Amino acid sequence: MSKTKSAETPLMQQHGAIKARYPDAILLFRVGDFYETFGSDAVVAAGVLGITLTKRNNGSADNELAGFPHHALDTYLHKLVRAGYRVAICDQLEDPKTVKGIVKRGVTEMVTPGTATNDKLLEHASNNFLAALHLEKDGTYGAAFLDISTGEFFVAQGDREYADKLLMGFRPAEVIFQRQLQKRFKEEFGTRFYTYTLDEWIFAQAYSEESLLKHFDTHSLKGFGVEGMTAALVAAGAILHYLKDTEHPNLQHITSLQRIDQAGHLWLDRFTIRNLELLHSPVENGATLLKTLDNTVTPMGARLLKRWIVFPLVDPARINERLDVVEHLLLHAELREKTLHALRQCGDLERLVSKIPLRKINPRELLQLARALRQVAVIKGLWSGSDAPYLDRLADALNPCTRMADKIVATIMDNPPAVAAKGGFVAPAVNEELDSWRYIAHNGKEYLAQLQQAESEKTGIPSLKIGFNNVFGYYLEVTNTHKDKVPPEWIRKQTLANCERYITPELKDYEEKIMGAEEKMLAIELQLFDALLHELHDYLGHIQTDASILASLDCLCCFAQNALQYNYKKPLLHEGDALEIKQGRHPVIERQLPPGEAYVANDLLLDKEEQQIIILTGPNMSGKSALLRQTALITLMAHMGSFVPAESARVPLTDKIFTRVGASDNLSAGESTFMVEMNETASIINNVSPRCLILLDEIGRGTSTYDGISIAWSIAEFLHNAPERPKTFFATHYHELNELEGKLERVRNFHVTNREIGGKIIFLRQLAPGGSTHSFGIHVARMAGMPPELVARAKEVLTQLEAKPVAEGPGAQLKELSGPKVQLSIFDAHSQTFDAIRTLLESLDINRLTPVEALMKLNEIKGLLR
Ligand SMILES: Nc1ncnc2c1ncn2[C@@H]1O[C@H](COP(=O)(O)OP(=O)(O)OP(=O)(O)O)[C@@H](O)[C@H]1O
Repeated sequence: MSKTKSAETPLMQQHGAIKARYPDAILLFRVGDFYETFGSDAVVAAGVLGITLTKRNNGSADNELAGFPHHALDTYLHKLVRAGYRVAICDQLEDPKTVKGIVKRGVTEMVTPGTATNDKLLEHASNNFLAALHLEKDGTYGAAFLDISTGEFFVAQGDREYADKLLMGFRPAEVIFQRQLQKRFKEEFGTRFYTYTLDEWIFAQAYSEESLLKHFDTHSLKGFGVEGMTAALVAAGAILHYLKDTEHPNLQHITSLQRIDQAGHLWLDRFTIRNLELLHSPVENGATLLKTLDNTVTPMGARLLKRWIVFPLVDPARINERLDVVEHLLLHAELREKTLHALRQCGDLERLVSKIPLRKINPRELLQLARALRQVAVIKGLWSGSDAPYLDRLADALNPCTRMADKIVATIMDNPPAVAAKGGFVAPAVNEELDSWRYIAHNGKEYLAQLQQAESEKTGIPSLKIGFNNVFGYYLEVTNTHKDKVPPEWIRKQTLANCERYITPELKDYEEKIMGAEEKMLAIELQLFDALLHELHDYLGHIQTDASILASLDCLCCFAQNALQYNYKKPLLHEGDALEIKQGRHPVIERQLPPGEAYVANDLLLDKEEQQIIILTGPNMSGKSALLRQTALITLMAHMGSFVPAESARVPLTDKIFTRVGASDNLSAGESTFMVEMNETASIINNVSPRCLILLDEIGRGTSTYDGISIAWSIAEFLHNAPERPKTFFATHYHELNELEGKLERVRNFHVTNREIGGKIIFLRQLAPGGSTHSFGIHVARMAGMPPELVARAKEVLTQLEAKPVAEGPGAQLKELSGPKVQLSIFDAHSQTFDAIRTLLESLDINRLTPVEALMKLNEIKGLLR
């Protein structure tokens, strides 16, 4: 806006002063019944919201203007925030009727993607986390995640990779961090998140601690078990600061900090979360583990399930607690059904509680909250004394807050309106004064009806009507035909085309009473509502605990339902090494198969003594990836406390699951495929542990055949020889890797069976010992609808390649299409080339190798092959 201040109207001066305090937000400026935007804000708002952009003269210059009615705020706010804008809502802080001159205005709330509390901005089955990251000098990342709509506040700290994993798991809607870290953040975590930066001083340890102590009103944070988590607490403090900055003063529902312990959860890095398609599918609306397992009946259960999936447990006692409850619920159908019935009526108790301090709860929701508490009482009754100890404990911790629930039910009438501001929601017989005003209001209106009839009879004006308008209140309306019958004492107020309007002293008297009654009734109702909310503040902690127990129970019931519906079995978690799955299935694929097609179940054994590494070969499309992933998913589900898709499963306690998929399976935009593949694999090599499970799917295929085989070979060798002996399942098209079985003690070859009938391949999908020698890629090409002449030519080339050694092949470029015979000659143990490659690989310290150095080494290996 390019005007001088003196020439601006007072309204625009006020706008300018407020806007200056929120320069990076769209300022919604309340003027009467509208929210207006001005200048550049108006240009953005008009573009995003599709509302009309106009220009008006504000004293000295034209100013863009775009506005919308105040009651449409929710809708438009949602659009602006979704479009990635920060929005400051500036309201009138005084009643314009009582003020002469300009009304006082101020920002009452700032809405950013991570601080949204509005129902329209929230997805009921997803948390909406605001994250803060803090980097200590020693490289430790502190992270805090707050969902202001539920009050959940988590803290964690660890290295960069852990921070990355947390970000992947929580998927925050907004991440805040120090301004100076902007470049580094982008390099380390990419551009996936909506970010906002803050001044450095906000991340000072003393300041954060002070904010936290003040917020929780304690002398120390010991009670939260977060001692020593300096970096994480700095991040948590930054969140509190940010909330203050964005005008969120009412945070009494944030009652505790929860620590996320790296050691307390099975580690899934972000590649694994992505590769296993746990929460998201690369295809729009594609199936995920979450969608497959989510049979929850409350929004809080759905949100918790997501966390259980990305943060599986490692403590066998806690896992077994969950498994035992699932078993108990499975065995006791009536208990399960009754619990589910009660849960269904609880709604989103967790978000309802948070609306209390935020003053966003309405009478209908308050009644819903009380009804949910009644269900808490039902559930408590159902499980108290249960012979499943965990259920009994949960029941004991439930608090139905009976007195409070009774009070709400007694105060709020049945089917109350959804808005408090207009009143009409307090039940009869709650407040005597309210009842007496209601009587007057009700009977006053009736009186007006009687008056209308009496006056009509008295004057002989049959069409006489009593009406009301905001200018002069109640009036008697007489059509022009009967004008001459109007008594002289009536006072004329308005003349319209075909009628006239009059008032009388009697009418005015009643009007005052009625109007007064309505105002008084509203004041009393709002005051009663306020008192209820105030009283509820003492119950916030209890109700939040209830909500979190209900969420857990919802997830456990969901596991029991899944077990019943999809035939999942209780896994046996054990401290040994062997992973032994009998008739395992892929939980997601088995539900996607067309009707009539059954999923082929398979047995699998991985251990440390005999079968540490399985090299899995088989035709394209035969089910290799499915087998790999089902092994990971069964292990993961067991650690969540869920039953698993198998006839039986002995699952060793596992601390990390790594899955890596060869780059060409995983072409996401903008990533250099082979480099990504190598980066991802390097992070496994550097993090193997004795209890980890590694699944490699066609690693090495992002580069040329020889490079790929060399890399795959050396990775398998490295993992075999690692002292941790990580259990590894390696699917590959490189049949050459089958030679490893003869060279390394604990490597076993398996293949997925198929049968060729009449030139066609039938997938039997059975896992069987031994390697396979064909990829049947050409069969798949035919199945995919490639022209017959192309398929025939491919067969021809393949036959040629299989018949000739590389040096005599049909052209240098066809080396990349090498067939089995060719490759065997390279990896013949007596081959000099092989020896040279081997010596080179053995001299490498993979732990120290950077990706670029790895590429240079690959080039060197390639040179040896020429
Ligand atoms: N055990 C099974 N039972 C029934 N159908 C299966 C089974 N395993 C896989 N499938 C089906 O076959 C398809 C291909 O499986 P998958 O992707 O695992 O094959 P692949 O061997 O890894 O193939 P490629 O080598 O081409 O990547 C799956 O999408 C699924 O529909």
